[in-house]
Amino acid sequence: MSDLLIDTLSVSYGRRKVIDNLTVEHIAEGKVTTLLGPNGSGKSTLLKAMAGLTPSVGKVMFEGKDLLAAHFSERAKQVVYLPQSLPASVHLRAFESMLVARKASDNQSTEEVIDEAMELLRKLGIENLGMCYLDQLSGGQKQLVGLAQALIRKPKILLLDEPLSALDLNHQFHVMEMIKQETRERNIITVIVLHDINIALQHTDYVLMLKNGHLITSGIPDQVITPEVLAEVYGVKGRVEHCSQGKPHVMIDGLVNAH
Ligand SMILES: Nc1ncnc2c1ncn2[C@@H]1O[C@H](COP(=O)(O)OP(=O)(O)OP(=O)(O)O)[C@@H](O)[C@H]1O
Repeated sequence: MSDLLIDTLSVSYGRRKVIDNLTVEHIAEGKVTTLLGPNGSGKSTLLKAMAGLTPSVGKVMFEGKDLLAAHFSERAKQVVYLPQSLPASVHLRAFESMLVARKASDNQSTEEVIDEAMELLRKLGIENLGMCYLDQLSGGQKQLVGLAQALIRKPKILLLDEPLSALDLNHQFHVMEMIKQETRERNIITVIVLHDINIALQHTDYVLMLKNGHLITSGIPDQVITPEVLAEVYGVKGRVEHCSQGKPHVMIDGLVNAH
């Protein structure tokens, strides 16, 4: 088993502690773990700290080693972080940008990488975008190419910060199913920041609920996402209903402190 352990991790910006002594005992491989929490609760900061992209105190243990103590180049072979902001609008074709992303991380032959890039574009349903320039793509198309760039690097730990934010309903569903499938097939650790609690309920395996830099609760989505937790973390009056197919769905009726 190569689960991930976050051990007493803290991150501060100046004198302000944004992640406060946070421990997560295991983030499982082959599963999609969602990081949920209100705006400003520290989700992006936590992902960046796990990728070693922002200074932190504490450990992130993987395969018996502290990832944060590893050299940047070693860590970059294992961990890929896809930021919230869309990929830079460089004048490079989407397909070329994938080859560059992959070539930066290993020396596989160009033919093999080309085959893998084609396959990933096909799985994402964007083969038609391969020859398009990044700076001519829409926001959602750029987001899909960003995901293709992340996946082609074959990380053992995939950290995705709001990868659905620019996607339509069809692509949100398709991408979540693909992320789940790739996570299972590659047996990797995927941690994904989401705001849509229903997507977390329906598509992901485990939830970490953050508030003010603290882990409030964690577990299987339909055990963690309860009216009590929704009130405590988001300040909303929520109900968990089950549809005719038995799937849970959150409905929000109002705000806890509404007058
Ligand atoms: N570079 C920075 N310098 C100073 N403060 C920062 C910086 N980045 C984030 N913060 C602050 O840290 C806190 C956590 O921010 P973070 O982006 O991690 O939250 P988040 O949970 O991802 O929020 P959102 O859901 O709105 O994206 C916020 O109060 C934010 O203002």
